[in-house]
Amino acid sequence: MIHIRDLDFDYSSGQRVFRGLSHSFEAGKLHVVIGPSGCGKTTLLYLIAGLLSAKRGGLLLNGEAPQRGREKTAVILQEYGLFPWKTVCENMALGLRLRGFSRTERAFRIDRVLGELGLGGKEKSYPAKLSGGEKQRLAVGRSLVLDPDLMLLDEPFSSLDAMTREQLQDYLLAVHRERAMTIILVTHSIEEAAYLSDEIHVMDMQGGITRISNTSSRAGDRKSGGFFSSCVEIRNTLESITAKPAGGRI
Ligand SMILES: Nc1ncnc2c1ncn2[C@@H]1O[C@H](COP(=O)(O)OP(=O)(O)OP(=O)(O)O)[C@@H](O)[C@H]1O
Repeated sequence: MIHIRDLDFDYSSGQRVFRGLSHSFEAGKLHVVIGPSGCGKTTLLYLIAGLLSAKRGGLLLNGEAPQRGREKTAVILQEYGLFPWKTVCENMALGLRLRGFSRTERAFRIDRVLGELGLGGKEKSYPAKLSGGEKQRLAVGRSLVLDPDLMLLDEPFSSLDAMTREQLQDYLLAVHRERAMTIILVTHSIEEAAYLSDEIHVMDMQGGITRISNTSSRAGDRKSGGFFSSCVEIRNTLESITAKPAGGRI
């Protein structure tokens, strides 16, 4: 469980992002964060990852302050963060090597995840020879081999074509079903939020968050009336928060 209490955050430039933010993310669920450009979605992910620290107030991850480089937190950014001079297999092995896993354990974990993500047969390929979707799967795979309990994804599918994006959304749902893991994904897509989420967190330009429990949409169904109702509910919430004057930011 992630608990945020009365949190203030400004960048050193003086850019104010959060004032008195209190919110929570329940463990084991797939959370989607959506909101207008510049409202603070990426900043929130970085605070949870321990890459930024609050100026005031608290953020607790399973009761502890987030640590930069926490072993069980996987952060996947838009630009993938792959090493171009290493093969698929070597990219996946790197984190395991750093943590001292034996060759046998590395091979076991990598094999499992390659299969899970449909990358079997690509072990010896270099990132430059992979499609955008394969690179993104490799980025996810590199985190999965470490068996994280928290996965943070910043617009992971935004640069992919529609069908590849849908395929990767399905991979992510399968991964979430398979493993006891909390996922927090930032997106600009209403449909992605409705399709993937257990809970949607709509962020406004004052740094406030409105929570929507996604009860009408069944994960994995893009054609149901429930999916359509969820899209409408998210859209209405986004419209109502963008109608508010952005008075909180300086
Ligand atoms: N390193 C930084 N230094 C100063 N200001 C920053 C920095 N990074 C982001 N900001 C500002 O902080 C605010 C929140 O930025 P953030 O990237 O978290 O928004 P976002 O909701 O993720 O935006 P987008 O949807 O466009 O990616 C914005 O006003 C942005 O310009």
